[in-house]
Amino acid sequence: MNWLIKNGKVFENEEMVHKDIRIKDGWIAEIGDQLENQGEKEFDATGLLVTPGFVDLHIHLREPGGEYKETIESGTAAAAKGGFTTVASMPNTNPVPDNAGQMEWLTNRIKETAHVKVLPYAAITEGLQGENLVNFKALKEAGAFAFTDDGVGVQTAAKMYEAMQKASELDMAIVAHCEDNSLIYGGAVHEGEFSKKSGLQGIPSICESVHIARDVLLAEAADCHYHVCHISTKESVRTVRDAKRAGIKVTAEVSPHHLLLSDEDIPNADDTNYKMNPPLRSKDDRQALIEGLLDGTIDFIATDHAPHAKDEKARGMIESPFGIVGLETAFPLLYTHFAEKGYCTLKQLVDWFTAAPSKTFNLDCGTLDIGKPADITLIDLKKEQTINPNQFLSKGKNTPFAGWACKGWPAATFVNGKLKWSEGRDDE
Ligand SMILES: NC(=O)N[C@@H](CC(=O)O)C(=O)O
Ligand SMILES: [Zn+2]
Ligand SMILES: [Zn+2]
Repeated sequence: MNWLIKNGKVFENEEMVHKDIRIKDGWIAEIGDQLENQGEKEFDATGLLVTPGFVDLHIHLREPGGEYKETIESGTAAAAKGGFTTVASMPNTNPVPDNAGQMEWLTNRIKETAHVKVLPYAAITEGLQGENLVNFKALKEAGAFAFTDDGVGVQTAAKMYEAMQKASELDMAIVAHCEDNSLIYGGAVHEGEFSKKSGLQGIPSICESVHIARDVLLAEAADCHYHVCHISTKESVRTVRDAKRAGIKVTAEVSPHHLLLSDEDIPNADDTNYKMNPPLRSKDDRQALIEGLLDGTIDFIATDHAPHAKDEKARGMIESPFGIVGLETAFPLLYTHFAEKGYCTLKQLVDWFTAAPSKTFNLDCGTLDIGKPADITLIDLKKEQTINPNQFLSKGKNTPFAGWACKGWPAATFVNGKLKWSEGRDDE
């Protein structure tokens, strides 16, 4: 079916103008004023903002092995509802996509069950164990998007260096969860105000930043695109900024919760919806992340959507797993509690969800242009609604943002010209 999206507002440079968009055979065929219907089904976008489909390059889909937490089907339904048309799935599944056979299984499963485009990450080391490097070439050929051991840091410099050299030869990126195991100290929260107050063991900032400092030097030596996952500390931001200035090919992402919360927002030592890795850091760290995003040190926003089952998150701050969900709340939260509060413009926010991740990884998405795949998100900037985890399509309900009032809810999501989700049709 071909669509004509009528009368939505699109960004033309810095300005918002009314345009119609004609979708033909899955592609954007025309963008113009009052386009004539040529037999398409019309979508009335009056009052809605029309943007490129959102891109989230850091999510956990849990399949295979963790289907009780999330599946490719449920996670991508949540993605579509959140306005995302392209997501990248992390490899901390069971089994891990660390060989071509497993990657082929994964790409097939994605083809069969995903509601949006999924770019699968392959592991850097077998079983994410940090010992034996994967076959980079075979995994690239089997469909890997990039390489990461997300969930754990690559502990030794030598392994990371070798991985970067191999990835660089193939023109692929190394995407890093930066965490030095010798500096975790069994912590559950950031080492700072809240750890002092609660008596909980803290994870110091250096646990993350020393890995980044090590890795930017390795990336320079290996001439590799090195991407930092979920950056969280001021020292990390400074290190990435300095490395960029030195011409090193380093990029970074930040997650919505690190932009919106600090450890002082944790209500009590039992609320595990505030437990994630990296942990919520200090107010100063949060401020540094905001500055880093605004000055281009941090390239884009990624949710680190990490669903866990209710009983797992009921095990208390020390025993419960790290992670919170993010796909269905990221844009409304940041529109309402970040852009509208004056930290950035709407245009900047949309770019960090679309063109910026696309540009960082050379993807064929993230812009509304004639001849591009019709991956399009429609947003209702005025509609106000309170976050209610029971309404999530994700199996994960673990969010610290329940009850937050937000505007800017996605109203419809098109992937390759097909309507994958629209308001009032959750079961599409
Ligand atoms: N971020 C998290 O707190 N958890 C992630 C792992 C990760 O992203 O490192 C998970 O897989 O649950
Ligand atoms: Zn991680
Ligand atoms: Zn992650």
